[in-house]
Amino acid sequence: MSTASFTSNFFGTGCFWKVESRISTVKKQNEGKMFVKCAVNTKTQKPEKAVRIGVLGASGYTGSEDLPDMVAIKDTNFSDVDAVFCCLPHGTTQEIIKALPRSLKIVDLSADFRLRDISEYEEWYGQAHRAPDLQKEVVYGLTEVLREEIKSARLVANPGCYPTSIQLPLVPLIKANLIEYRNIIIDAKSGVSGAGRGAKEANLYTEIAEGIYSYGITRHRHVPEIEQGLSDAANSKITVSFTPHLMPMIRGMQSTIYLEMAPGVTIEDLYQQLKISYEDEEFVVLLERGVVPRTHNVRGSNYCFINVFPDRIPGRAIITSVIDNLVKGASGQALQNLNVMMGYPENTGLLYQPLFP
Ligand SMILES: NC(=O)C1=CN([C@@H]2O[C@H](COP(=O)(O)OP(=O)(O)OC[C@H]3O[C@@H](n4cnc5c(N)ncnc54)[C@H](OP(=O)(O)O)[C@@H]3O)[C@@H](O)[C@H]2O)C=CC1
Ligand SMILES: CC(=O)N[C@@H](CCC(=O)OP(=O)(O)O)C(=O)O
Repeated sequence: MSTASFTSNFFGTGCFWKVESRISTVKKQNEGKMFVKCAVNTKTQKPEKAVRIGVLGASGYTGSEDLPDMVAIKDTNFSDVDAVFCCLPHGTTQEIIKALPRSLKIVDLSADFRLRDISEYEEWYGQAHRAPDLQKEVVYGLTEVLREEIKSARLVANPGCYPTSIQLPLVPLIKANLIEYRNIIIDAKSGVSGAGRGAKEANLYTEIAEGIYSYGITRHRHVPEIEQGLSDAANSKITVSFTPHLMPMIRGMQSTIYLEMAPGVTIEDLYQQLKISYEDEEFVVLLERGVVPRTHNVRGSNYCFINVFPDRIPGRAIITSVIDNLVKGASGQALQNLNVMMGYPENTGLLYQPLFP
Protein backbone atom coordinates (compact mmCIF):
# COMPACT_ATOMS: atom_id res chain seq x y z
CA MET A 1 0.00 0.00 0.00
CA SER A 2 1.33 3.37 -0.92
CA THR A 3 1.53 5.61 2.10
CA ALA A 4 2.85 8.96 3.06
CA SER A 5 4.23 9.93 6.41
CA PHE A 6 3.05 12.92 8.28
CA THR A 7 4.92 14.88 10.84
CA SER A 8 3.52 17.85 12.59
CA ASN A 9 6.01 20.34 13.77
CA PHE A 10 4.90 23.24 15.90
CA PHE A 11 7.19 26.09 16.63
CA GLY A 12 6.93 29.61 17.87
CA THR A 13 8.75 31.74 20.34
CA GLY A 14 10.17 29.49 22.97
CA CYS A 15 8.49 26.33 21.79
CA PHE A 16 9.46 23.75 19.22
CA TRP A 17 7.79 20.37 19.17
CA LYS A 18 7.33 17.69 16.66
CA VAL A 19 5.51 14.51 15.96
CA GLU A 20 5.43 11.84 13.39
CA SER A 21 2.74 9.59 12.14
CA ARG A 22 1.67 7.94 8.93
CA ILE A 23 -1.27 8.97 6.87
CA SER A 24 -3.41 6.76 4.80
CA THR A 25 -3.18 6.37 1.06
CA VAL A 26 -3.65 8.95 -1.61
CA LYS A 27 -6.83 7.09 -2.44
CA LYS A 28 -8.07 7.69 1.06
CA GLN A 29 -7.13 11.35 0.82
CA ASN A 30 -9.21 11.61 -2.31
CA GLU A 31 -12.11 10.07 -0.43
CA GLY A 32 -11.73 12.82 2.14
CA LYS A 33 -11.01 10.25 4.83
CA MET A 34 -7.46 11.16 5.46
CA PHE A 35 -6.57 10.39 9.01
CA VAL A 36 -3.30 11.31 10.58
CA LYS A 37 -1.71 11.04 13.95
CA CYS A 38 0.13 14.13 14.96
CA ALA A 39 1.54 15.84 17.96
CA VAL A 40 0.64 18.52 20.41
CA ASN A 41 2.56 20.38 23.03
CA THR A 42 3.51 17.72 25.55
CA LYS A 43 2.75 20.03 28.46
CA THR A 44 -0.58 21.48 27.43
CA GLN A 45 -1.72 18.66 25.13
CA LYS A 46 -2.80 21.36 22.65
CA PRO A 47 -1.31 22.88 19.57
CA GLU A 48 -0.31 26.42 20.46
CA LYS A 49 -0.99 29.24 18.11
CA ALA A 50 2.21 29.11 16.19
CA VAL A 51 3.02 27.78 12.79
CA ARG A 52 1.97 24.13 12.73
CA ILE A 53 3.75 22.24 10.02
CA GLY A 54 2.99 18.88 8.51
CA VAL A 55 5.73 16.95 6.74
CA LEU A 56 4.66 14.50 4.06
CA GLY A 57 7.39 11.91 3.58
CA ALA A 58 8.84 12.27 7.07
CA SER A 59 10.51 8.85 6.90
CA GLY A 60 12.70 9.94 3.95
CA TYR A 61 16.02 11.76 3.98
CA THR A 62 14.73 15.24 3.29
CA GLY A 63 11.60 14.80 5.41
CA SER A 64 13.59 13.69 8.42
CA GLU A 65 16.39 16.21 7.98
CA ASP A 66 14.86 18.86 10.23
CA LEU A 67 12.91 16.57 12.51
CA PRO A 68 15.07 15.02 15.24
CA ASP A 69 12.60 15.13 18.16
CA MET A 70 9.44 13.54 16.94
CA VAL A 71 6.72 12.21 19.23
CA ALA A 72 3.39 10.85 18.10
CA ILE A 73 0.70 12.06 20.43
CA LYS A 74 -2.78 12.39 19.03
CA ASP A 75 -4.89 12.03 15.96
CA THR A 76 -5.52 15.04 13.83
CA ASN A 77 -5.99 16.15 10.24
CA PHE A 78 -4.92 18.94 7.95
CA SER A 79 -7.27 21.43 9.53
CA ASP A 80 -4.87 21.37 12.48
CA VAL A 81 -1.88 22.52 10.46
CA ASP A 82 -0.93 25.78 8.74
CA ALA A 83 1.76 24.66 6.37
CA VAL A 84 3.14 21.53 4.75
CA PHE A 85 6.54 20.42 3.55
CA CYS A 86 5.91 17.85 0.86
CA CYS A 87 8.96 15.53 0.72
CA LEU A 88 7.58 12.85 -1.58
CA PRO A 89 9.03 11.46 -4.81
CA HIS A 90 8.37 13.39 -7.99
CA GLY A 91 5.57 11.85 -9.98
CA THR A 92 3.50 11.22 -6.84
CA THR A 93 3.26 14.77 -5.63
CA GLN A 94 0.93 16.61 -8.00
CA GLU A 95 -2.08 14.43 -7.09
CA ILE A 96 -1.34 14.71 -3.38
CA ILE A 97 -0.90 18.47 -3.33
CA LYS A 98 -4.03 18.91 -5.45
CA ALA A 99 -5.96 17.10 -2.70
CA LEU A 100 -4.70 19.35 0.14
CA PRO A 101 -6.87 22.18 1.50
CA ARG A 102 -6.20 25.54 -0.14
CA SER A 103 -5.79 27.12 3.27
CA LEU A 104 -2.35 25.51 3.61
CA LYS A 105 0.93 27.07 2.62
CA ILE A 106 2.99 24.42 0.87
CA VAL A 107 6.65 24.00 0.06
CA ASP A 108 7.09 21.06 -2.29
CA LEU A 109 10.57 19.56 -2.31
CA SER A 110 9.95 17.35 -5.30
CA ALA A 111 10.46 18.30 -8.92
CA ASP A 112 6.76 18.09 -9.76
CA PHE A 113 6.06 21.82 -9.90
CA ARG A 114 9.45 23.26 -10.79
CA LEU A 115 9.02 23.53 -14.54
CA ARG A 116 6.63 26.25 -15.69
CA ASP A 117 6.22 24.68 -19.11
CA ILE A 118 3.92 21.69 -18.75
CA SER A 119 5.11 20.10 -21.99
CA GLU A 120 8.70 20.37 -20.83
CA TYR A 121 7.75 18.59 -17.59
CA GLU A 122 6.04 15.86 -19.55
CA GLU A 123 9.01 15.46 -21.88
CA TRP A 124 11.68 15.26 -19.16
CA TYR A 125 9.70 13.38 -16.52
CA GLY A 126 7.97 11.04 -18.94
CA GLN A 127 4.47 11.42 -17.57
CA ALA A 128 1.45 13.67 -17.84
CA HIS A 129 1.27 16.66 -15.51
CA ARG A 130 -1.62 15.97 -13.16
CA ALA A 131 -2.19 19.46 -11.80
CA PRO A 132 -1.70 21.95 -14.66
CA ASP A 133 -4.07 24.49 -13.09
CA LEU A 134 -2.10 24.49 -9.85
CA GLN A 135 1.13 24.95 -11.80
CA LYS A 136 0.07 28.49 -12.73
CA GLU A 137 0.22 29.69 -9.14
CA VAL A 138 3.56 28.11 -8.26
CA VAL A 139 6.53 30.25 -7.28
CA TYR A 140 9.99 28.74 -7.81
CA GLY A 141 11.76 28.77 -4.47
CA LEU A 142 15.32 29.91 -5.13
CA THR A 143 15.13 32.16 -2.11
CA GLU A 144 17.89 34.66 -2.76
CA VAL A 145 16.67 35.26 -6.32
CA LEU A 146 12.87 35.19 -5.92
CA ARG A 147 12.35 36.33 -2.33
CA GLU A 148 9.76 39.00 -3.16
CA GLU A 149 7.58 36.53 -5.08
CA ILE A 150 7.97 33.87 -2.37
CA LYS A 151 6.67 36.26 0.31
CA SER A 152 3.15 36.09 -1.07
CA ALA A 153 3.22 32.56 -2.47
CA ARG A 154 0.91 29.77 -1.33
CA LEU A 155 2.71 26.98 -3.20
CA VAL A 156 6.48 27.05 -3.58
CA ALA A 157 8.44 24.59 -5.71
CA ASN A 158 11.70 24.09 -3.86
CA PRO A 159 14.59 23.90 -6.33
CA GLY A 160 16.58 20.75 -7.00
CA CYS A 161 19.98 20.43 -5.36
CA TYR A 162 22.06 20.69 -8.56
CA PRO A 163 20.03 23.65 -9.86
CA THR A 164 20.48 25.45 -6.53
CA SER A 165 24.26 25.11 -6.55
CA ILE A 166 24.42 26.22 -10.20
CA GLN A 167 21.93 29.09 -10.32
CA LEU A 168 23.19 30.87 -7.21
CA PRO A 169 26.55 31.80 -8.78
CA LEU A 170 25.33 32.18 -12.37
CA VAL A 171 22.13 34.23 -12.06
CA PRO A 172 23.80 37.45 -10.80
CA LEU A 173 26.52 37.21 -13.46
CA ILE A 174 23.97 36.71 -16.21
CA LYS A 175 21.77 39.55 -14.96
CA ALA A 176 24.82 41.85 -14.99
CA ASN A 177 25.70 40.80 -18.58
CA LEU A 178 29.15 39.65 -17.50
CA ILE A 179 29.21 36.24 -19.18
CA GLU A 180 28.55 34.77 -22.58
CA TYR A 181 25.47 32.61 -22.81
CA ARG A 182 27.10 30.02 -25.05
CA ASN A 183 29.44 27.24 -23.95
CA ILE A 184 28.50 27.07 -20.28
CA ILE A 185 29.79 23.71 -19.05
CA ILE A 186 28.82 22.33 -15.66
CA ASP A 187 30.50 19.37 -14.03
CA ALA A 188 28.66 18.50 -10.82
CA LYS A 189 29.10 15.95 -8.05
CA SER A 190 26.70 14.70 -5.41
CA GLY A 191 26.75 12.57 -2.30
CA VAL A 192 24.62 9.43 -2.40
CA SER A 193 21.90 10.80 -0.10
CA GLY A 194 20.83 12.84 -3.14
CA ALA A 195 19.27 9.66 -4.46
CA GLY A 196 16.96 9.30 -1.45
CA ARG A 197 16.54 6.54 1.07
CA GLY A 198 14.79 3.97 -1.08
CA ALA A 199 16.80 0.78 -1.57
CA LYS A 200 18.38 0.52 -5.02
CA GLU A 201 21.09 -1.85 -6.18
CA ALA A 202 23.02 1.02 -7.79
CA ASN A 203 23.34 2.67 -4.39
CA LEU A 204 24.68 -0.31 -2.47
CA TYR A 205 27.91 0.37 -0.59
CA THR A 206 29.74 -2.10 -2.81
CA GLU A 207 28.62 -0.26 -5.94
CA ILE A 208 29.44 3.22 -4.67
CA ALA A 209 32.54 3.00 -2.46
CA GLU A 210 36.00 3.66 -3.89
CA GLY A 211 34.83 4.94 -7.22
CA ILE A 212 32.84 7.64 -9.01
CA TYR A 213 30.76 7.70 -12.16
CA SER A 214 28.87 10.11 -14.38
CA TYR A 215 25.17 9.60 -14.91
CA GLY A 216 22.33 11.19 -16.85
CA ILE A 217 24.84 12.43 -19.45
CA THR A 218 23.01 14.94 -21.70
CA ARG A 219 19.62 13.95 -20.32
CA HIS A 220 19.55 14.58 -16.58
CA ARG A 221 16.13 15.92 -15.59
CA HIS A 222 17.70 18.94 -13.87
CA VAL A 223 18.82 20.35 -17.25
CA PRO A 224 15.47 22.03 -18.06
CA GLU A 225 15.25 23.41 -14.51
CA ILE A 226 18.74 24.91 -14.74
CA GLU A 227 18.04 26.32 -18.19
CA GLN A 228 14.69 27.77 -17.06
CA GLY A 229 16.36 29.73 -14.25
CA LEU A 230 19.30 30.94 -16.32
CA SER A 231 17.08 31.86 -19.27
CA ASP A 232 14.79 33.87 -16.98
CA ALA A 233 17.84 35.79 -15.74
CA ALA A 234 19.03 36.40 -19.31
CA ASN A 235 15.62 37.09 -20.83
CA SER A 236 16.67 34.78 -23.63
CA LYS A 237 17.19 31.06 -24.04
CA ILE A 238 20.33 29.66 -22.45
CA THR A 239 21.41 26.06 -22.91
CA VAL A 240 24.10 24.34 -20.86
CA SER A 241 26.19 21.18 -20.91
CA PHE A 242 25.57 19.49 -17.56
CA THR A 243 27.00 16.23 -16.29
CA PRO A 244 26.38 15.02 -12.73
CA HIS A 245 28.55 12.47 -10.93
CA LEU A 246 27.87 10.23 -7.98
CA MET A 247 30.53 10.49 -5.28
CA PRO A 248 31.36 7.96 -2.54
CA MET A 249 30.18 10.28 0.25
CA ILE A 250 26.91 10.57 2.11
CA ARG A 251 26.10 14.23 1.64
CA GLY A 252 27.51 17.26 -0.11
CA MET A 253 27.52 18.64 -3.62
CA GLN A 254 29.96 20.57 -5.76
CA SER A 255 29.28 22.22 -9.09
CA THR A 256 32.28 23.31 -11.14
CA ILE A 257 31.22 25.70 -13.87
CA TYR A 258 33.35 26.59 -16.90
CA LEU A 259 32.35 29.70 -18.84
CA GLU A 260 33.39 32.44 -21.20
CA MET A 261 33.40 36.02 -19.94
CA ALA A 262 31.77 38.77 -22.02
CA PRO A 263 34.23 40.89 -24.04
CA GLY A 264 36.33 43.14 -21.80
CA VAL A 265 35.15 41.50 -18.57
CA THR A 266 37.74 40.32 -16.03
CA ILE A 267 37.73 37.79 -13.21
CA GLU A 268 37.74 40.71 -10.79
CA ASP A 269 34.50 41.97 -12.38
CA LEU A 270 32.88 38.58 -11.75
CA TYR A 271 34.20 38.54 -8.20
CA GLN A 272 32.93 42.06 -7.46
CA GLN A 273 29.50 41.30 -8.91
CA LEU A 274 29.08 38.20 -6.76
CA LYS A 275 30.31 40.13 -3.76
CA ILE A 276 27.76 42.89 -4.26
CA SER A 277 24.96 40.46 -5.02
CA TYR A 278 25.47 38.40 -1.89
CA GLU A 279 26.93 40.82 0.67
CA ASP A 280 23.60 41.11 2.50
CA GLU A 281 22.76 37.42 2.21
CA GLU A 282 23.36 35.17 5.19
CA PHE A 283 23.42 31.86 3.35
CA VAL A 284 25.42 32.57 0.21
CA VAL A 285 29.09 33.34 0.81
CA LEU A 286 31.71 34.39 -1.71
CA LEU A 287 34.99 33.20 -0.18
CA GLU A 288 38.18 35.27 -0.10
CA ARG A 289 40.00 35.39 -3.43
CA GLY A 290 41.77 32.12 -4.17
CA VAL A 291 40.13 30.10 -1.37
CA VAL A 292 38.66 26.85 -2.66
CA PRO A 293 35.14 25.97 -1.39
CA ARG A 294 34.91 22.46 0.04
CA THR A 295 31.83 20.39 0.72
CA HIS A 296 33.12 19.89 4.27
CA ASN A 297 32.77 23.63 4.86
CA VAL A 298 29.00 23.58 4.41
CA ARG A 299 28.14 20.10 5.65
CA GLY A 300 24.93 20.18 7.71
CA SER A 301 24.42 23.91 7.11
CA ASN A 302 22.12 25.91 4.85
CA TYR A 303 25.07 27.71 3.25
CA CYS A 304 26.32 27.87 -0.30
CA PHE A 305 30.02 28.75 -0.63
CA ILE A 306 31.20 30.11 -3.97
CA ASN A 307 34.42 31.25 -5.57
CA VAL A 308 35.58 32.29 -9.01
CA PHE A 309 38.95 31.52 -10.59
CA PRO A 310 40.71 32.54 -13.81
CA ASP A 311 41.12 29.76 -16.34
CA ARG A 312 44.50 29.27 -18.07
CA ILE A 313 42.68 30.05 -21.29
CA PRO A 314 42.28 33.83 -21.62
CA GLY A 315 38.71 35.07 -21.37
CA ARG A 316 37.45 32.03 -19.51
CA ALA A 317 36.55 31.57 -15.84
CA ILE A 318 35.94 28.64 -13.51
CA ILE A 319 33.38 28.89 -10.71
CA THR A 320 33.03 26.39 -7.89
CA SER A 321 29.96 26.22 -5.71
CA VAL A 322 29.30 23.86 -2.80
CA ILE A 323 26.18 23.07 -0.77
CA ASP A 324 24.86 20.30 1.44
CA ASN A 325 22.36 18.62 -0.91
CA LEU A 326 20.01 17.79 1.96
CA VAL A 327 20.05 21.28 3.49
CA LYS A 328 20.49 24.22 1.08
CA GLY A 329 19.75 21.70 -1.68
CA ALA A 330 16.49 20.57 -0.04
CA SER A 331 15.13 20.82 3.53
CA GLY A 332 17.09 23.92 4.62
CA GLN A 333 16.06 25.97 1.62
CA ALA A 334 12.50 24.68 2.12
CA LEU A 335 12.49 26.02 5.68
CA GLN A 336 14.10 29.26 4.50
CA ASN A 337 11.25 29.61 2.00
CA LEU A 338 8.58 28.88 4.56
CA ASN A 339 10.13 31.48 6.88
CA VAL A 340 9.82 34.00 4.04
CA MET A 341 6.21 32.94 3.35
CA MET A 342 5.31 33.29 7.04
CA GLY A 343 7.15 36.58 7.52
CA TYR A 344 9.54 34.98 10.03
CA PRO A 345 13.24 35.83 10.29
CA GLU A 346 14.70 33.91 7.37
CA ASN A 347 17.21 32.00 9.47
CA THR A 348 14.65 30.64 11.97
CA GLY A 349 15.63 27.00 12.58
CA LEU A 350 18.68 27.39 10.33
CA LEU A 351 21.34 28.52 12.75
CA TYR A 352 23.74 25.60 12.24
CA GLN A 353 26.97 27.27 11.16
CA PRO A 354 29.30 26.26 8.33
CA LEU A 355 33.06 25.90 8.78
CA PHE A 356 34.51 29.12 7.40
CA PRO A 357 37.95 28.40 5.87
N1 LIG B 1 17.79 13.73 -1.28
C1 LIG B 1 18.12 14.93 -1.77
O1 LIG B 1 19.28 15.37 -1.69
C2 LIG B 1 17.07 15.77 -2.42
C3 LIG B 1 15.78 15.31 -2.64
N2 LIG B 1 14.85 16.14 -3.24
C4 LIG B 1 13.51 15.68 -3.48
O2 LIG B 1 12.79 15.61 -2.26
C5 LIG B 1 11.83 14.54 -2.32
C6 LIG B 1 12.12 13.55 -1.19
O3 LIG B 1 13.44 13.08 -1.36
P1 LIG B 1 14.14 12.12 -0.30
O4 LIG B 1 13.76 12.54 1.07
O5 LIG B 1 15.56 12.09 -0.68
O6 LIG B 1 13.44 10.75 -0.68
P2 LIG B 1 13.35 9.40 0.20
O7 LIG B 1 13.29 8.31 -0.80
O8 LIG B 1 14.42 9.41 1.20
O9 LIG B 1 11.93 9.55 0.94
C7 LIG B 1 10.73 9.51 0.21
C8 LIG B 1 9.54 9.61 1.14
O10 LIG B 1 8.36 9.52 0.37
C9 LIG B 1 7.58 8.37 0.79
N3 LIG B 1 7.04 7.73 -0.42
C10 LIG B 1 7.72 6.96 -1.30
N4 LIG B 1 6.89 6.58 -2.30
C11 LIG B 1 5.68 7.10 -2.04
C12 LIG B 1 4.41 7.05 -2.68
N5 LIG B 1 4.25 6.41 -3.84
N6 LIG B 1 3.37 7.71 -2.11
C13 LIG B 1 3.55 8.38 -0.95
N7 LIG B 1 4.72 8.45 -0.29
C14 LIG B 1 5.77 7.84 -0.83
C15 LIG B 1 8.56 7.47 1.50
O11 LIG B 1 7.83 6.71 2.43
P3 LIG B 1 8.29 5.23 2.84
O12 LIG B 1 9.30 5.40 3.92
O13 LIG B 1 7.03 4.61 3.28
O14 LIG B 1 8.87 4.62 1.60
C16 LIG B 1 9.48 8.49 2.16
O15 LIG B 1 8.88 9.00 3.33
C17 LIG B 1 11.99 13.88 -3.68
O16 LIG B 1 11.06 14.42 -4.57
C18 LIG B 1 13.41 14.27 -4.09
O17 LIG B 1 13.59 14.26 -5.44
C19 LIG B 1 15.16 17.42 -3.54
C20 LIG B 1 16.42 17.93 -3.35
C21 LIG B 1 17.48 17.12 -2.82
C1 LIG C 1 22.60 11.59 -6.34
C2 LIG C 1 21.26 11.68 -7.00
O1 LIG C 1 20.72 10.69 -7.47
N1 LIG C 1 20.69 12.87 -7.03
C3 LIG C 1 19.39 13.11 -7.60
C4 LIG C 1 19.05 14.58 -7.49
C5 LIG C 1 18.53 14.98 -6.14
C6 LIG C 1 17.62 16.19 -6.25
O2 LIG C 1 17.80 17.36 -6.10
O3 LIG C 1 16.56 15.88 -6.80
P1 LIG C 1 15.13 16.20 -7.17
O4 LIG C 1 15.08 16.88 -8.45
O5 LIG C 1 14.58 14.85 -7.30
O6 LIG C 1 14.51 16.94 -6.11
C7 LIG C 1 19.37 12.76 -9.09
O7 LIG C 1 20.39 12.90 -9.75
O8 LIG C 1 18.27 12.48 -9.58
